[in-house]
Amino acid sequence: MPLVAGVDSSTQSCKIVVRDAETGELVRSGSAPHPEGTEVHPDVWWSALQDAAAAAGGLDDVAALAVGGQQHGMVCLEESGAVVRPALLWNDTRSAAAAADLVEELGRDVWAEATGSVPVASFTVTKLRWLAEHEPESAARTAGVCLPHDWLTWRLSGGDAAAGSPSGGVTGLDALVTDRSDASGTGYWSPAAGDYRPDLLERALGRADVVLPRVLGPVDEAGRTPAGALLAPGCGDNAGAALGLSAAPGDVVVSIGTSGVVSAVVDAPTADASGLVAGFADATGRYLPLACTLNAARVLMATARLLGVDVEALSKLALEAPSGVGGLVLVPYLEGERTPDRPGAHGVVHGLTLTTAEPSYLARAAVEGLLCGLADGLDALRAQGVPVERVLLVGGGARSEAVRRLAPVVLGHPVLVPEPGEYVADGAARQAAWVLAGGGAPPVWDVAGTVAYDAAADPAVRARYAEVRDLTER
Ligand SMILES: Nc1ncnc2c1ncn2[C@@H]1O[C@H](COP(=O)(O)OP(=O)(O)O)[C@@H](O)[C@H]1O
Ligand SMILES: O=C(CO)[C@@H](O)[C@H](O)COP(=O)(O)O
Repeated sequence: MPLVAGVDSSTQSCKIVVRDAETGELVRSGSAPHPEGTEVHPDVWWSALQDAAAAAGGLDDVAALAVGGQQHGMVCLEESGAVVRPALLWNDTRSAAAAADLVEELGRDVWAEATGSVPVASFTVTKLRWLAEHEPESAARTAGVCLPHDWLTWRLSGGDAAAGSPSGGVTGLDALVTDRSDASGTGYWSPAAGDYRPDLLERALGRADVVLPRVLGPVDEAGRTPAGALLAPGCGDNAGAALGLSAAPGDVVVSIGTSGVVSAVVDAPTADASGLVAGFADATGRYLPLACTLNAARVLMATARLLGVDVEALSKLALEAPSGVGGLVLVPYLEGERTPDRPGAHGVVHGLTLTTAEPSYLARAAVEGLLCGLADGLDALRAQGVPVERVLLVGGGARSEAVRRLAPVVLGHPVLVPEPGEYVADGAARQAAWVLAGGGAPPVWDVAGTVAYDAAADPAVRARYAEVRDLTER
């Protein structure tokens, strides 16, 4: 029984699972934190990966591994492989004006047609435009551009970012690889055509003569580690979660991590010119339309902090207040917002009265506000023709009982909550097992202990939220 490992290098931490390649049984796991901030040097991800691997008992005995990671982050590399500047993450909104310019220049329809998505500040293409405009010297030194999971896969294959180190030449920039799912979040790769769009790269950066990672198919080999383990292509974290959950058409995955994501695996590419749904690719050769908010689990953390409690107590408080919270609404745009595209927005609490000025009311307003943003995402997916049969709730925020119990009320659909786990890392491990075994489909692994939550929908919650949401600035 060979072992495989899956890595989730996410916004807040690096998580690793080691599983039996055939049965999927969890053998060991470990994690290590990432620092706060929306600008992070990739070396930090590398050392967190080492720490997480050590916490998981090491990776020496795994036959194959794959890296799933936070999407979109701009990693610029010099010719030598050295990192040009700290990476700008998906939740860094400094490129909002660049995004608006790029959309203005070509039009929403052209972007949607070309890449499946209308770029917002999260997308790599807008970060490259920002770099060209604000740090031309860094832009000029950039010889290659990749994403967080690409960079970690490259490091695992012996790619050495320490310029001038004796091992620096083991694998150069031309050894960079990525996969369809993460390439589809760059803004310069077409999921429908399966090709890069150098014209869009050039439009953003001012030149197209940079090395981009080779885009691998779902079961292509990405190389080997120096210890001999097979490397699978890896994937963006949302495609990883879909694979870890064995999501099939009809399943919608709602993930409440740092980001709030509503996504689904479908057979044909989407192109939503409204920009609400990003038309990404998945990790199995299909597609992954996705609506993503900047504000999710940390809204609960921030509200708990305001109330001087922890997230468990916040959950208990939220369940003490009535549905709709007497008109108290919390619009959770604490980091600006991406869906809807309001990068300059702030969070808003609206509807304070002597009755609603209660800790339990604020707690429930936070949970309802977070879920209303996701319900808007679910509607946007439906509008793209995505079938909604099962809704699966995952991510750190899905550990909250209040989130689980209020989700059906706000989403207007029952939810299934799989046993708390690391589904992105599981998806990466499953991909590694697939590449190891070969064949037309990933190995069948069970998803353990799913619990169903159902409750009557309360459409008034969303109606009141929509009134206040539309008072927020862009
Ligand atoms: N019981 C809980 N209730 C609410 N939030 C929780 C709970 N447990 C963990 N979280 C939150 O989940 C988040 C981490 O979720 P995760 O899916 O690992 O995020 P990411 O993948 O973006 O790093 C943290 O913000 C943490 O506070
Ligand atoms: O930007 C997106 C998807 O488009 C985010 O989903 C990031 O991929 C970060 O994910 P988490 O760290 O929240 O899992």
